[in-house]
Amino acid sequence: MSAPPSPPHRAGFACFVGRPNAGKSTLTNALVGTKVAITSNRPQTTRHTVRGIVHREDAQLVLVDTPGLHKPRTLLGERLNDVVRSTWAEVDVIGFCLPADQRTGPGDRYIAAELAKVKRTPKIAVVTKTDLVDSEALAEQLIAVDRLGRELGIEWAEIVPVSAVDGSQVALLADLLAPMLPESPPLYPDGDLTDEPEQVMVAELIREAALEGVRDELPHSIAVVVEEMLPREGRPADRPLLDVHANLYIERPSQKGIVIGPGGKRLKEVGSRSRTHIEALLGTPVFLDLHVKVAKDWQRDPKQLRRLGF
Ligand SMILES: Nc1nc2c(ncn2[C@@H]2O[C@H](COP(=O)(O)OP(=O)(O)OP(=O)(O)O)[C@@H](O)[C@H]2O)c(=O)[nH]1
Repeated sequence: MSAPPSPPHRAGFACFVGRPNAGKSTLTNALVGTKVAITSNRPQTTRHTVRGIVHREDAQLVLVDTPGLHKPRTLLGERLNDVVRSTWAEVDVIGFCLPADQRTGPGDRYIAAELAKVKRTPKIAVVTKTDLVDSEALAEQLIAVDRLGRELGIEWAEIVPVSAVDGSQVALLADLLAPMLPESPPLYPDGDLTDEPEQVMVAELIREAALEGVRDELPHSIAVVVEEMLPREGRPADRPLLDVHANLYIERPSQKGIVIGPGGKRLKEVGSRSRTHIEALLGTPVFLDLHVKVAKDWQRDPKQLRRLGF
């Protein structure tokens, strides 16, 4: 008797959505595990940052990032929402993350209502942080999520409780996502890294550090462009140093104070925090040269937006 044919290889894209703090990043890291193949991508159709790639025998799951969905007030706000919607239409499956330890609220409902408009893409509801609640509270949350789907006309392909912290059901989630991808050979080589995407990742790490604690004051008013990344010349082979030059753009001179802080204290912290992350990402010591520049009304100017990658 011959061996049964092995199932076809599958590969495709998924994104996690959910309100801030829903646990999307932590879940992504838990799924990707130690095999972090950070790359950003401009292949195929997507302009979206690749957060991580799950390489399996039977499937390759590419987790892409979307900016948060916001009530648009500026051109950038609109563009970002367009990016979100086009991502949702392009990916093979969407995971809607809702924390187990918080009641579903208006923030979840707003995202869910937008999700409901994207008919074709299958949606999985992921109830995150299950380690924080007892089984009774978890059961209630699962029922609430099911109800939310019904009310808004979303048919959840699955409702999966997970904990990224204790790892419970993370493998199950991957098992559920894999068969939802189309038949395809792997889209990325295992562990691929290229230059340009590294710069995008580095810019994103700086932006995240710069936004920390001032997200409310500067919701979308920060953009980061990495101008150059070069190995420092004349260093001994065992003590390399990478010079990273980046500009942090803000919209108005008045925002400078917020970003830089008294006596430059905050900018220093942003620099050292993002440097730690960049070093972890690239595996090399880094010298980070960070400048704050005002790109006047860049959110409203299509030319500037393009330059900044939107
Ligand atoms: N106990 C517990 N905490 C978790 C779990 N997943 C995430 N967290 C915590 O919840 C907080 C938010 O998690 P993130 O993964 O950053 O959430 P996010 O949805 O990516 O947040 P944004 O980037 O703001 O959109 C962090 O403090 C995490 O440590 C989990 O499974 N269990």
